Amino acid sequence: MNRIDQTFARLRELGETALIPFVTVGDPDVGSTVEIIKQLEQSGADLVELGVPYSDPLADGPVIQRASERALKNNITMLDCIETAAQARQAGVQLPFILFTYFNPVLQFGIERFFELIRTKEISGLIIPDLPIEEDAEVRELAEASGIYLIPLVAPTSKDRIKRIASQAKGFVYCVSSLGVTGVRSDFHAGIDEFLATVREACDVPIAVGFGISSREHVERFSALCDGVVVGSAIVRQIEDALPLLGDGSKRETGLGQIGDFVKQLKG
Ligand SMILES: O=P(O)(O)OC[C@@H](O)[C@@H](O)c1c[nH]c2ccccc12
Repeated sequence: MNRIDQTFARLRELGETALIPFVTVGDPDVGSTVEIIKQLEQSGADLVELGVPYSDPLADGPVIQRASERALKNNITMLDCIETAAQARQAGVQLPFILFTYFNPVLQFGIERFFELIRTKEISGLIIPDLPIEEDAEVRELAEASGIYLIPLVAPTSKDRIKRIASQAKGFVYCVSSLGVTGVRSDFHAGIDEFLATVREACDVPIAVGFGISSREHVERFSALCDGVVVGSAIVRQIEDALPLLGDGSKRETGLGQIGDFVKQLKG
């Protein structure tokens, strides 16, 4: 059974909502990312999205764009990102790893070669936000053959595509809470509750909501409607604020602790 299924089944038993952080791999470096993933797990994260930095992150707001720039400055490669999952598992992290990448880096790496690699490196799920269901046949086939869940995104504008997307979904469906790019926001799409209810209705798999979630109140608000919440920018911002500490050996634990405290209060 895929770790993603196991995790959602366990949380359903406990009546808990999955907390799914997103972090950019290599921000500020691979070693720090492994430490941060360990801290996320210790602080209550249930799954983790490992973002492959990309030079043209069209759906990302400024916080994640800056994280990508920092990681790319360190020449982080797709290989590094995939190895990070294996290193975190070797370090004892049990979380399901969801590799998050735009499609271009996969194309550049070579689709076949990409799946040959990730199938052996502890990756349980894959999110490619700019690969619509209408064009994902080859990737979907390779993912299924690799036992890796291709997790689709649906947005409030997805309307009549929701049923089709939901019917093929594995792992969970990622519901984008608002139009526009990632980033902390105080309000969500006007019809968000109806949208989530529609997706819930169409899905046999769990649903998680992301975009703009940054507080315990947000998590509670969506816990009634979803099985999981994704938090990216707010956590990446904590990493950004902790960079000076993460870069100073004697203060590294303090920096990791700061990130952990933020995540703990989200989990509640
Ligand atoms: O950053 P936010 O607003 O918390 O949203 C999650 C988001 O970061 C993460 O899931 C993500 C990062 N880049 C993306 C691009 C498209 C969709 C989703 C994403």
